[in-house]
Amino acid sequence: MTSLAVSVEGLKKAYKDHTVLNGVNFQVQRGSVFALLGSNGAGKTTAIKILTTLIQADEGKAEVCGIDVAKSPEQVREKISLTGQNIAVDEILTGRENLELVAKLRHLPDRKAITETSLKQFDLEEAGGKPLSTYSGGMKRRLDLAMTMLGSPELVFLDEPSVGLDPEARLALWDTIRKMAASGITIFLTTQYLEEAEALADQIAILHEGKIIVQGTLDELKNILPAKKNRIRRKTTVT
Ligand SMILES: Nc1ncnc2c1ncn2[C@@H]1O[C@H](COP(=O)(O)OP(=O)(O)OP(=O)(O)O)[C@@H](O)[C@H]1O
Repeated sequence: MTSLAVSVEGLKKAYKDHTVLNGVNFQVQRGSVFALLGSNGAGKTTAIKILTTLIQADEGKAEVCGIDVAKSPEQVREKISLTGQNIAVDEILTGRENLELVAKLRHLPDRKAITETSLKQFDLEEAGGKPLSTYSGGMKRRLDLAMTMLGSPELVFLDEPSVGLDPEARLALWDTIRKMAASGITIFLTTQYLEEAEALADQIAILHEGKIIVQGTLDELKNILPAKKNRIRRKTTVT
């Protein structure tokens, strides 16, 4: 088994004549938290869509858990889970019902037991019986993550997980993501905020003008790109 959860080489993607990814290379180690950092429209979601088999790259090679995403998309889908920018929960159902529904769709055994464990893990035990229309944004996002984790994926993609959350809910979400990471799962997240990457990630890659301009730990990034890092920090103050 390869030690890499993701390997990307020479990835290119254009929408008509708009080139978004122009030869992207990076690697993600299994069991790590990886942050793809980039400004609005940098191509983060496009990269995630390719890796999660929702769209195809024009050129280059991408492997997830050692499997080629273009050649064997079904096999890749069995290994991964994705939480998009829009929270994918049903407002009419309760938290518990949402989880049970996802467990059913994924053909998981012992659905009731799995649902209860999940509610507990994501600190939603009390709220589990209430309809989602009564949940805060942070609670909905936690439920979204709980749904993502059902079925024990090897690799979880979180596309800008803290979008739309207030600072307090964002900190709570970071704690939840840290707990997910502590379980040994690989987490691939995208963010516009250096603070978020700094708070969560073992490795950070910066996507800029279609390429990864640098990849490393936060300390490595500070050494390599002090001026650029400061610029990014100013631009990405969390509001
Ligand atoms: N289906 C599409 N057709 C045409 N252009 C697209 C399509 N999807 C994305 N784009 C464009 O490609 C560029 C990259 O978009 P993408 O969503 O990947 O960026 P992002 O880094 O995730 O941005 P954000 O942080 O705003 O979500 C943007 O200019 C966007 O408008």
